[in-house]
Amino acid sequence: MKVTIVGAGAVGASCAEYIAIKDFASEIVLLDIKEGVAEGKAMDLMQTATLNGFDSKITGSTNDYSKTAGSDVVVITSGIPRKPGMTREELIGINAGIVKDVSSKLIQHSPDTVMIVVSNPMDTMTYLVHKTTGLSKNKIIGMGGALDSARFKFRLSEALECAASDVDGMVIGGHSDTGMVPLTRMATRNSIPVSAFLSKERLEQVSEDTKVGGATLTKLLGTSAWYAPGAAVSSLVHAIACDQQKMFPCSVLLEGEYGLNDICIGVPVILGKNGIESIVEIELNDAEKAKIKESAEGVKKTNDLLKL
Ligand SMILES: NC(=O)c1ccc[n+]([C@@H]2O[C@H](COP(=O)([O-])OP(=O)(O)OC[C@H]3O[C@@H](n4cnc5c(N)ncnc54)[C@H](O)[C@@H]3O)[C@@H](O)[C@H]2O)c1
Ligand SMILES: O=C(O)C[C@H](O)C(=O)O
Repeated sequence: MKVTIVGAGAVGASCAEYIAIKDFASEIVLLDIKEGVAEGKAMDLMQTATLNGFDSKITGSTNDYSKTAGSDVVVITSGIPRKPGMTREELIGINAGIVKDVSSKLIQHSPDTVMIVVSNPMDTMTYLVHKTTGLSKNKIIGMGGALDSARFKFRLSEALECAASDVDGMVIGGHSDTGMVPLTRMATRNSIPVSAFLSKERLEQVSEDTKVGGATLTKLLGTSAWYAPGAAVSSLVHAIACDQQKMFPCSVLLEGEYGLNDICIGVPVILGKNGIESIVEIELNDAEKAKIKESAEGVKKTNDLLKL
């Protein structure tokens, strides 16, 4: 199993570290445009191998895509992150050009790869990859919902004053400050609906805190987050590499599912060796359907800014 990560910045390096620690990939290639950075981070990570007990081989490359040849999974984290006060959508001007260029170079060397898009605005970047690479739709996956769901579960565990591992829940919709749809109605603590423990108002607060999870961290850090994003990406790569048939909300091309067409947005999917094995259509109530529709309208507005 060979995994390439383009962008050896905060998220790319964190993702490489988690993949290495999980020890399921034989080879991890980090590639960056900045001279020496990917090589340096790869060497630094390799020097943790004996400490962390992994056998994955990590190498770095400054913009030499021949080193990425034959990758089973590629991850795109190249691009600029937002600064406090910005939205993810404001990154489109710079990141669209980077994602288009990087994805086309990756495909030249790994035509059958599964591509995971992380760069923001992620749903629109995933749509751009669909429009420009010719990869089949099961092989293009946008990462956002896995991270947003992890943040949702964290916020729920805070509210419930319980261990995070007690909590289950999912966030669907666009990966944006206003477009996320945390499914509070379906969230549980050990199979008991969280509404049995938390008031409507407290659940509303959890939902709002989840939606601005990325913005909250950006304000604290001065740039966007990387540990949970890196861990979330590594979970998707793991599910594909080990054919786990595991469910995650991911941004995928919809063709009628959830009443939506020609858009990439977060919905539950099953991940396995073919990338997206299937899209899971869950029964939403009227309020949830309205939220998804509104979220999709927001994503479409951003997609319209693409020069396709
Ligand atoms: N989808 C998500 O859930 C999620 C989560 C976190 C961050 N992000 C996004 O991921 C992106 C990266 O964030 P970060 O914090 O790692 O930023 P960063 O600045 O730390 O790293 C980005 C890296 O990309 C490299 N790069 C830029 N153009 C390149 C190119 N053409 N080819 C190869 N490498 C190139 C840069 O040199 C840099 O090292 C941002 O767009 C951010 O908004 C998305
Ligand atoms: O918030 C950001 O801009 C980065 C990322 O999308 C996140 O949710 O952490």
